[in-house]
Amino acid sequence: MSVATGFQAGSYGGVGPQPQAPAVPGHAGRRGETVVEARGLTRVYGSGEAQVIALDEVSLAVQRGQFVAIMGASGSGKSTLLHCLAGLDAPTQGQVLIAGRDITAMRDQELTTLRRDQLGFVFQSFNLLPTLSAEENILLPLRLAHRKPDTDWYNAVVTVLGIENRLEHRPSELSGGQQQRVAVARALIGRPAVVFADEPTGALDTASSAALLDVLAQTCQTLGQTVVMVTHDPEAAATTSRIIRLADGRITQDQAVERRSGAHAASAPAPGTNAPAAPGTQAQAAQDPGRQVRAAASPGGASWRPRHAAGSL
Ligand SMILES: Nc1ncnc2c1ncn2[C@@H]1O[C@H](COP(=O)(O)OP(=O)(O)OP(=O)(O)O)[C@@H](O)[C@H]1O
Repeated sequence: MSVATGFQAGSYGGVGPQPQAPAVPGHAGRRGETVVEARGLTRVYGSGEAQVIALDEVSLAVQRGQFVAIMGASGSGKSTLLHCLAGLDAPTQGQVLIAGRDITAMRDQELTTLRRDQLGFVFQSFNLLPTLSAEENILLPLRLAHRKPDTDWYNAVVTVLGIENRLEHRPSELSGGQQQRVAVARALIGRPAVVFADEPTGALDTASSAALLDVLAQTCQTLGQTVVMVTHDPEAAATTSRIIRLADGRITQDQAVERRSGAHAASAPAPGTNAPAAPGTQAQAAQDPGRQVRAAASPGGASWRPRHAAGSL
């Protein structure tokens, strides 16, 4: 899919110029296709009296371009679900498919390669290498995979994240919010099928959290990225396009989030999910939460051009 969008970051709080109009040639895949699927996912820890059913036959499907929040009380199974979806933990029963490939049937080496090439990760702790610049941190996964960076994609990512003028800085010279945006850029740089984020705003102040969530939402809307995020924070979840709630290892609610003039409305469940949802609203809201992104092929999109020579790095 070739995307050329006008771009207007609603609550952008970054240092430097506001991101503008990234054009993303050749972004793989179509918006709306299923990129993550869980089928009857069960994860049991321990045995006998110590047995815990952390996940209990969870089924769901996440479509390309969705920004999904996984919520629920402590111990409800959020992290277990994220880890199973991301191939970091093996379910006791059931299947996980990433871009149509069953990762639960993969050998370790194949799974490691898939995680490296198809998945991005963002954690509460930024996990940046202190001796490398922001740019070197962002490009590190590609270097390790012996892949050449795609300059247009690199430019689009750093522009959306608003870190174009911090690329030469080391992590210690960046704010927490900027460091986390570098970590998000690193997660996005390999054009993963999906980014898994575990409490990505947990170490950030309120303003930095809002800015980071805003750019995560923008990456989904303007770059067609898919993000699945565990969060305790209802405000964070409200920035997403879909909220999945867990209780005792089961999905109890799965709602699309529609944002119109600052208001949110719940809607129907996404396809492939074994959960109830509020009736009477529109499923397509999961595809497009209607944030401040102007239509494709706007004059702003056409005028944007690469400014960084990542290919030469
Ligand atoms: N390695 C493990 N061994 C035994 N039990 C575990 C293990 N990991 C998780 N559990 C149990 O599985 C259940 C789900 O845990 P999980 O960490 O997925 O919940 P969570 O919703 O992410 O919680 P929190 O919000 O506190 O991080 C809990 O009862 C937890 O105690």
